[in-house]
Amino acid sequence: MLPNSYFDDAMRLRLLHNLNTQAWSQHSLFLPETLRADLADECNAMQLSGALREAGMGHALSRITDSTLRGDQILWLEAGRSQACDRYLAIMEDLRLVLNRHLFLGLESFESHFAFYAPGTAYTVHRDQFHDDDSRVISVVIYLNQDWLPEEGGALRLHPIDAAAEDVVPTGAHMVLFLSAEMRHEVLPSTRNRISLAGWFRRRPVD
Ligand SMILES: O=C(O)CCC(=O)C(=O)O
Ligand SMILES: [Fe+2]
Repeated sequence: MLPNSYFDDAMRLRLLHNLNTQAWSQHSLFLPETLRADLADECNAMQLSGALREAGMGHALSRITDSTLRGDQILWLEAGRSQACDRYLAIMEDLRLVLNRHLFLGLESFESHFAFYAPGTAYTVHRDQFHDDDSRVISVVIYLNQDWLPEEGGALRLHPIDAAAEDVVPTGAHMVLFLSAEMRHEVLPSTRNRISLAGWFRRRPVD
């Protein structure tokens, strides 16, 4: 284990094994409850104040917004916006070091945003790597929802290349990560607000 790393040996081994064998991994209770609650409060406050923006698809000149294909509202994070966000970014930095040390991925940077899906909104099947930019290598999503019930919907449906689809329930403090280039996935509609932090480790720094 790295000195003072957020990742103990058991979590690190499971994460690396799952990524290697199935291109994705999920971990329940990944965040302490206090941090989940602080991040959820921040996301909800930003949503109420109108600070979130309709999310787009694609990149640069090919970027489009179409809420029937992608319905979330987002806010990109910057270091220093709050103690809770900085704590989250520090944990993601630990994760970057684990991935580089063990999988030799050469990840250089991380970008992430809050996401808010209102009831009935969804994100249709996609991959997270852009056609004209292969710098996103690993996608990581952490759910901030309190007391989510599976019957409320909103699952992340993963479509592995050579295995059956898998649904991840967006339970609070749950973390899922997968290979950005390979894993097709979608967000199913839910019956209540669904909040998360979505992030990407990149091979090259953000410009
Ligand atoms: O919120 C999720 O479960 C996944 C979100 C997603 O696929 C994305 O933002 O690209
Ligand atoms: Fe995605």
